[in-house]
Amino acid sequence: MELIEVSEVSKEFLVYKRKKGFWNTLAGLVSREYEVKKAVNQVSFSITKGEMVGYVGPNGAGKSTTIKMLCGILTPTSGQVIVDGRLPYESRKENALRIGVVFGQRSQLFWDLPMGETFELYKKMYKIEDKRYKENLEYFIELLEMEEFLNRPVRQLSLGQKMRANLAISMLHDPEIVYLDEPTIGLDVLAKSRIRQFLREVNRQKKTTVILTTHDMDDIEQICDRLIMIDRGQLQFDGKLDEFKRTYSGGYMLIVDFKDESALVSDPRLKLVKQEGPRKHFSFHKEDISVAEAVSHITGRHQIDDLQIKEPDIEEIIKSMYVRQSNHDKYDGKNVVNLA
Ligand SMILES: Nc1ncnc2c1ncn2[C@@H]1O[C@H](COP(=O)(O)OP(=O)(O)OP(=O)(O)O)[C@@H](O)[C@H]1O
Repeated sequence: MELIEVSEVSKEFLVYKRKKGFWNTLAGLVSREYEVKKAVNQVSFSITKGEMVGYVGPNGAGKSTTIKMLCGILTPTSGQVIVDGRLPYESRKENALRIGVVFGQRSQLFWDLPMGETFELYKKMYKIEDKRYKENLEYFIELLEMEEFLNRPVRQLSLGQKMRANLAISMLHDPEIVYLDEPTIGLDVLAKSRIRQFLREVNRQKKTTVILTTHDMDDIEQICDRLIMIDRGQLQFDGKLDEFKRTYSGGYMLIVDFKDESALVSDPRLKLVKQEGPRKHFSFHKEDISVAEAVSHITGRHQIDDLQIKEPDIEEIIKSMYVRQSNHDKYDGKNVVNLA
């Protein structure tokens, strides 16, 4: 059985319709008009135990609303969400004991308490038995390198240290699923890499299911095997990361600095997409021509100064999809958010 099943789920909010102008504002104080905002629209997907899934989409796409329904904070307007055999919004307490949640912008820490005492507090809250608590704490302290700041009050910790502590707290009770919202936001490269490594390791050791919403595509590339993309409340893609790249990318990029600026490459599998003096950019698909063949085609026929290969970049693909969508919206004259 799937661990998470989301079937044709929609979530609508009633929002107050603001009108421009003084008299309209005044009239609004007496009788308010509302409109329906569809934050999530007929979304279906299922997730198996142990999967690491990136849940992405532009601002306002409906990611947080979906996660809140999975956590049981919100009830769907229609459709059904089943997490570990339960309706999360009907059994919030049981669900809470089986999940861990980290919001990059919000902390679960107490400002004046040292980290060590904060862990103790969560042990009591989650009623974690001594043995498991000790084992998990030792494991997380080592994996997240928290020893040096364990006795310092939270207000003295850096953003990266606080995020590591938040992650440890969310996993102290061995949750089946962790929901992470922007877990690496604002962190430096080293701190990001530590957190990504930690998540991969815990997933490997404990088979924890990870659902990650992020705008950082390196998070997705380095943590997730699967990508679910949502836009304006609707599912746009659900599949393996490789498949996503294959389907949407313009392929690999071969960037060559020719000695002779007028050099001509005749192979139709190498498509010239950009030229800057002696530097030419060719796109190609690995299915048509292998990287080795593409390189030897160039080097066997031309004198070159330099050559670089760029793999399909998920960030570029997603960025161009967002831009395409928003241009389409402008063209259609539609609002970015679907209104019922
Ligand atoms: N409680 C609410 N009342 C009214 N509208 C809401 C509410 N919560 C969310 N929305 C609207 O629903 C849409 C989806 O919001 P949601 O927070 O799920 O997006 P998101 O994908 O998480 O965006 P972001 O990346 O900016 O966090 C947005 O248009 C938002 O304004």
